[in-house]
Amino acid sequence: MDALPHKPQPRLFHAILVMVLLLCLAIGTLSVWRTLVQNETHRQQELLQQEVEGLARQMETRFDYQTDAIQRMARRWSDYRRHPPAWQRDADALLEDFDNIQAIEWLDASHCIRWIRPLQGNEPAVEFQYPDDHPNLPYLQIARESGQPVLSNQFELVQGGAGLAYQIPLYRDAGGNPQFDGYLIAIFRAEALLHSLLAELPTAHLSLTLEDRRGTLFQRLRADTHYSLPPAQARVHLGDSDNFTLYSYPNAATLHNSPIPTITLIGGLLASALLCHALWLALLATRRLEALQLTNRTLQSEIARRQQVEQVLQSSQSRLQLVLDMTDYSYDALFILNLDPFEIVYMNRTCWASLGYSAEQLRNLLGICPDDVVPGAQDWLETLREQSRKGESAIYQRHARTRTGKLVPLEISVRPMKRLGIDYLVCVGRNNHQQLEATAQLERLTQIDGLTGLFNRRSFDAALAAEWRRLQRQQLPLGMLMVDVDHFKLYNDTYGHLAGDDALRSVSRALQQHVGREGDRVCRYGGEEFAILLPGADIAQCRKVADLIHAEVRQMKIPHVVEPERRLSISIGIACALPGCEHPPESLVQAADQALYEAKKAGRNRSACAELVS
Ligand SMILES: Nc1nc2c(ncn2[C@@H]2O[C@H](COP(=O)(O)OP(=O)(O)OP(=O)(O)O)[C@@H](O)[C@H]2O)c(=O)[nH]1
Repeated sequence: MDALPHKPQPRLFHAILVMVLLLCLAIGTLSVWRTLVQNETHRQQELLQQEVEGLARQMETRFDYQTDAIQRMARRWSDYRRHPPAWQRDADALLEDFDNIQAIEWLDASHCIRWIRPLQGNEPAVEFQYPDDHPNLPYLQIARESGQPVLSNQFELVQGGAGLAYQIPLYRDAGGNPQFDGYLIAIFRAEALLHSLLAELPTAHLSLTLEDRRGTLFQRLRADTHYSLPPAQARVHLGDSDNFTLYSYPNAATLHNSPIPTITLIGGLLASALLCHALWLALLATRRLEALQLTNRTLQSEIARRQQVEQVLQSSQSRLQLVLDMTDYSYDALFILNLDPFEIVYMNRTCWASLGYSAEQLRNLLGICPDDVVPGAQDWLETLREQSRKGESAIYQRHARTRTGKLVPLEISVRPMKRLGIDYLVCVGRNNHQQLEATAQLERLTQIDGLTGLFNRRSFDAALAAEWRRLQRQQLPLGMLMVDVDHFKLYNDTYGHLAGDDALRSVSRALQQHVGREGDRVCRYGGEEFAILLPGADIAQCRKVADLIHAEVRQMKIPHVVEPERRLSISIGIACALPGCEHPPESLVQAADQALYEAKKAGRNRSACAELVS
């Protein structure tokens, strides 16, 4: 598996970047500082060089001034030869002016010192004969051959110490021809010469050495001399000799430490540090800005997403509100229950308006005493909890009490529903008063005979079975009368079928006149036959009722062609039984039917009793 590409940490990367920049700036600043220092040193060396060269020129000028005086004496040599005291006077005067001259002497052509001034201090040189290896001999040779003054290198004086000899060839006038007559030599003490040359010149700040080919003539070095730096040097032409070199070594006085490089260095380093710090802050600010922008973008997208969700939510809410508003127009009472704990989550307008309450009133009432609104509500709620546990739908027939106290029948359809882990019951209640009425009416119609308005045969059968069971439990008798209109076929045939119907309705009314106790039931058994159930009536009571019915029919005086009374009459079969398991209910009917048969057989318009069913 390939390694994921490494993305450098921005903070570390920026830190390295800033450090590299800081390093580069520091190096650049140091480079500039070094260049400035070098330039400054170079400039100071140039200044030192100019100063040394100026000094060399001044030395040359001063030396020339002194040697000019000596040369003037040389030009008067012939006079001096004739009058030596003049030489002595002039020499002493010159020596008085130039105290750096050790001696002025005449060296004859055989290289013997003949005259010398002053004598004091130069005693060893009086009558001194130059040896053949004297170092000045080559210079003397050059001076003689060139006829020009020559300055020697330094040499060891017989008087002691080092000296320089300024040697001028002398010529004596001999009858118009100049004749070589030795040398006029001015012996300079090297150190005194340099001191006199440098006197009154601003050289105290300089570290100086003057050298010729034989070594150092003069040296004055300050303690703060920088020997590591190359010295400024200048050739010093003393007379015609260019053997002298003046060196000036840099020292603290000549190396003026300019503050500019240091200021530049410190300023540059500070500026670099500040620049890098500012860059670092800018990078941090950029990173923070990027982070802020990222956060902002995230927030924007989150806001957009939430707005979308909100729009969807609003749309859903408006749709939900539409649905809820629609439910307010429903004739059905819609409500949603949460049973644990009991709470009416929602109910539409029909719920409270149909009962005459406001929504708040109904909620409060249901919260305080639900049984006042829905009788038996507590028990019903237990039933609903059980239903909810099973997750089954069900339809209940309940009643709700209106504000005026009227009970309203409700058919309530209940369906469990689970949302977000919570069990709800969605209920739709409908006032089914009319439906119940219609059903009851239908039920009645199925039990009522259409012609007479009495219960029909089907109703009779049901009532017989029910009363049989009830009276069996109560151990009470059940009486029955089977009534049949006499010669009704003849009646129809005589008066018409419609008149027959009227007659049947009249007989029905007569039957009902005397059968009014609770549980008594008068039924049209079929055609012109009627059956009367008399729960709790014994045979005597049945007979009494039968007699009353006979009297009522007779009193109606419905005309009939049958002799002898020429009125419509009825026959009644009476039976009575104590219901028990050994006989079915039909046995009572059979007994009554048998009794009726007996009454017909006996001549009609009478009653007959069947044997009691044991
Ligand atoms: N008008 C009318 N006649 C009916 C109705 N139901 C049955 N009948 C008639 O009732 C008559 C019954 O006659 P039968 O069974 O022979 O008996 P009866 O003529 O009454 O003679 P007995 O019972 O022996 O006295 C028939 O002619 C039927 O048509 C009815 O609803 N309306």
